[in-house]
Formats: sequence, C-alpha cells, structure tokens
Amino acid sequence: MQHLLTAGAQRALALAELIANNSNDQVTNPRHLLAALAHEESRAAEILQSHGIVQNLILQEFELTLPDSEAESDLFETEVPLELSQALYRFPQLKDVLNRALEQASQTSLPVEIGSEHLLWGVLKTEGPHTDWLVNQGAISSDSLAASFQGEHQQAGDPIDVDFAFRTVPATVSDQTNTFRTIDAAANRLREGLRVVEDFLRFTLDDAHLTRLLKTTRHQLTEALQFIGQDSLIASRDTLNDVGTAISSTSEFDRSSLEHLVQANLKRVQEAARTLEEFGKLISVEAAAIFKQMRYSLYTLEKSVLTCVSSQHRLEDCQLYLLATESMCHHGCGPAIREAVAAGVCIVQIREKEMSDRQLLEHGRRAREWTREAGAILIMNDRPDLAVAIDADGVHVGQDELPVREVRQIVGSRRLIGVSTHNIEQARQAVLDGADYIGVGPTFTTATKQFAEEEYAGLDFVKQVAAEITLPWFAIGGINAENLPEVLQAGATRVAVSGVICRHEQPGQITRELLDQFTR
Ligand SMILES: Cc1ncc(COP(=O)(O)OP(=O)(O)O)c(N)n1
Ligand SMILES: Cc1nc(C(=O)O)sc1CCOP(=O)(O)O
Ligand SMILES: [Mg+2]
Repeated sequence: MQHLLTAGAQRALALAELIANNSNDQVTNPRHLLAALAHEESRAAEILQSHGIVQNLILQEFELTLPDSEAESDLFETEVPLELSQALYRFPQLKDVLNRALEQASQTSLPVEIGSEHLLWGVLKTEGPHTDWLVNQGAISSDSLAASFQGEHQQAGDPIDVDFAFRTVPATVSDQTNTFRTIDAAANRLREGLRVVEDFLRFTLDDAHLTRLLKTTRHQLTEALQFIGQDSLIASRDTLNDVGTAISSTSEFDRSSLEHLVQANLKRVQEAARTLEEFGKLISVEAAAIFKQMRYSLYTLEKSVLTCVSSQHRLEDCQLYLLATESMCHHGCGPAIREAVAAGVCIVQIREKEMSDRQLLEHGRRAREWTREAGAILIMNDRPDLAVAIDADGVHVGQDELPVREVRQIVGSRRLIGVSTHNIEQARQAVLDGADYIGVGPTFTTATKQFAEEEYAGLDFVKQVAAEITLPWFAIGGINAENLPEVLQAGATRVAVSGVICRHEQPGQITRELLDQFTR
C-alpha cells in the first residue's frame, strides 16, 4: 500500500531537514519538524496559531534557525510525490512521528494522503521536550487536537483549507497489517533460503564468485526492506496465528542430494521474491523494483549454480583437452585424435579455420566416430550449426562469436557450450551467461594463434580464476610438458593444448607425458 504525503507535508519535512542542517544537527528530529510545521499556511500552522503558538516561539525555545530564503524557496519546487516509506528511510528519527501520522490519516473511512495536520498529530504523540512545552505553552496536545480530526470540519461538511487529498484505492488498517505480515513472512523465507544456498556455495561448491552474487542479493533484500520499514514488519508479525507455520509438506523433507537440496531452496527464494515483489507494490514502488531485480538475479544464480554442478559431473575426469587442426598434425588429424584419446585425452575440439563447410561436415563426422569409439567428448569450434549436424557433444565460442544465449537456441540444452575468456570479468560473465566450461588464456606465447603482446593474460589470470571460479575451466595457450607444472602450480586442474600434441611425432606418447604430471 502506498501512502503519499501531501505537498504541504513534504515541504514541512524538507524544511525540517534544512532547519536541522542550519542548526548543525545531524538528523532531523520532531522539534525541527514542529518548527517547520508552524512555518507555512498549512492546516498544521493554522492549528498551532489557534493555540497561540507561532514559529518564532518554537525557534527561540529550541534554539533553531531558519535557512536563508533562497534555500527555502527551493522547497516549493518539489514536484515528485514523496511516499511514506521513502520518508521513513530519509528521516529515521521521525519514524514514530510518521507512523503516528499514518495511523491518524487511516482513521477516516476513505484513505487519505498524509497531510501536515497528521504530521502535527505525530509530533504531539511522540514524547519529548517539545510535547511538554506545547502543553504548557498553548495547552495543545494530541487529545485536544483529536477534535480537529473527528467531527468538526467533517460533520460541517466544510472543507477548510487542509492539505487532505483523497485517494481512490480502498485501504483498511487490517489490509495494511496483512500486507506487512505477508511481506515479513516472505522476507524471512527468503532470508532462510538464501542462507541455505550460501552455505552450499561456500562449503560444498566453494565458489567465491557465486557466493558474492548471493551476498548482493542479501544486501538487496535489506535495501528493499528499508523502503518498507522494518518496524512495520515486526509490528505486524503474528507467528502464533500464522497458519503457514503449522503446515509442512512432505516435499519439504524430500531431499535426495545436495543438488536437489540447493535447487529446492533456490526455488523457494524465487517464490518468496515474487511474493515480496507483488505485495511490495502495495507499500513501495522502490521496494517492489528491488524485489524484481532480486528475482532475476536469483534465476541467474540458479542457472549458474546448477550448470556448475552438472558440468563438474560431466567433466569430472577431464584434465586434458585437445584442439585438433588437420594442417598442424604430422599424419593428419585422424591418427593424432585416435592416439590422444587412447592415451587419455577425454575431450577433443575440431578447430579448422581453412575448411569449407562441406569438408568440415565430413571431417566432423569422422571425428565423431573416432571419439565415440573411445568414449571421448567431441566439441566443434565456432560453429553451433555444425555441432548439431555432426552430433557433437558441444561447441566452443570466442568472445566475438555468438553469445551463449543464442548458441543455446541452436544446440539445445544438453550440448556443452564452452566460452573463451581472457580476463576475470569475462570469466565471471561467462559463468552468469550459462557457459558449461570456459577457456582461460592465453597463458604463454603460442604459434597456434596470433595474439598481440598485451593480450597475453599469463599465469596471473590462471591464479585469479583458480581463486574464485568453480565452473570447469581449462588453462590454454602455449602449454607444453615443460611449463605445465607452473600452470598446475597456479591452480589449474584442467588444461587445453593444441600444438604440443598435434605437432608431435608421437601424439600418444606426449599425451601420456602430459597426463602423468597431473598425478604427481
Ligand atoms: C578450450 C578453448 N579455449 C579457447 C579457445 C579459443 O577460442 P576463440 O577465442 O574463439 O578462438 P579460435 O579458437 O576460434 O581461434 C578455444 N578454441 N578452445
Ligand atoms: C586457440 C587458442 N585460444 C587461446 C585463448 O587463449 O583463447 S590460446 C589458443 C592456442 C592454443 O594452442 P597451443 O596449445 O598450441 O598454444
Ligand atoms: Mg572462435
């Protein structure tokens, strides 16, 4: 439910803020607001004057000063309607005043915007030196003010100059309470679900990148709830009477694996975010917008977490990846691929830049046979369409080629999509885009592909990825039997090579030498 403040009430709050600043006070308090309410020709000022209380008296009593006239005239420029939740956020020390003002504004049969007279009511209802002083000074208290709201002007049908503005949305106090209760319950569900997912990311997956993404979601929740008002949520909480707490579905206890558990909790937090978004719309548009963003982040997180888990299974024993190019091999690709997979390479990429589509199709079909016989994974470089045509297990794309989302449309959900990355931002993004594995390089100088000097990402990039990414990744670029120990030392557990195997007289033998190093 949104509660707008009338223009007069907004001006009073803004002026109170200026008075606080001018008086070197850190935060705006009820005395600043009282001085502001007495200032302009609003209903509140009228009421105060009718009790003999004028602005100068307040300023003197509480040693406050007004801002200069230029700053003050800026207040009349305010055009954007201010919502109660925003005011609560902006004026934390006026929280009680604003909540009291809302209570009073909600007393009428039709909901009203919160006007200056409601703020005055809130000021009078909030204990402090100002309430005692007001009683002594002009015998004005919340009780004496009650009449102004209850009968007088409404019964007379005399629309005296108040800044009421009637709204057409029906609202009852009980509707409000129920909305807050719903939001409170959904926020708790979301928080609990996020905690389960976070523990999985930290202790099972041990993924710093995804853990950070989850933390951002947690901060978004806190930020959005500030627009709603924590106090309203706690005030509306009624756990004993919440029928939901007594219901537990059997599916709640049906968790067959860690993967299932994390997926169930990711679904739970998405549902909670949707509830927050929908009910949040009734309280604050800002909060609802943040809840919506959260929901999308949670979809991305779900996709990334599940892809990560499933790719780790699919590429579990894949330490060495061969990029095979016909022209680089001594006796053609066939012997190189067959020998390499027999020696333990478990993933092969067809990387041909010179072949026509027809040649590539034929070559790809042969490679499919060689790899299938050996139980190895086959990836097509650059061409999602040909990956499908030869029934490859996946496709590899670079930063300038089709994005993952488009490639997925072509290759379907089961085929692997690999993405080349050359810096940590690209690596993080590839994880969020739904890549099944990433290439991380170039690590060392290579004769296989041309890179400018500044394009070499080196071992530092390998170390960065090792520190935060658990989606399977392959260090690549100039890796050979001599420098492989350094790459493994930097944190790589998987490596992709081309020249070192393709250009070798005995591809099987060098494959074994490379693989031996993983077990040392
Ligand atoms: C495993 C792996 N990593 C990186 C690449 C490089 O791909 P890309 O940047 O698209 O360059 P080309 O190989 O297409 O020249 C790769 N192919 N495989
Ligand atoms: C094709 C390719 N892509 C790279 C990248 O960093 O994206 S490095 C590279 C060359 C890999 O071959 P070799 O093992 O012979 O150096
Ligand atoms: Mg490419």
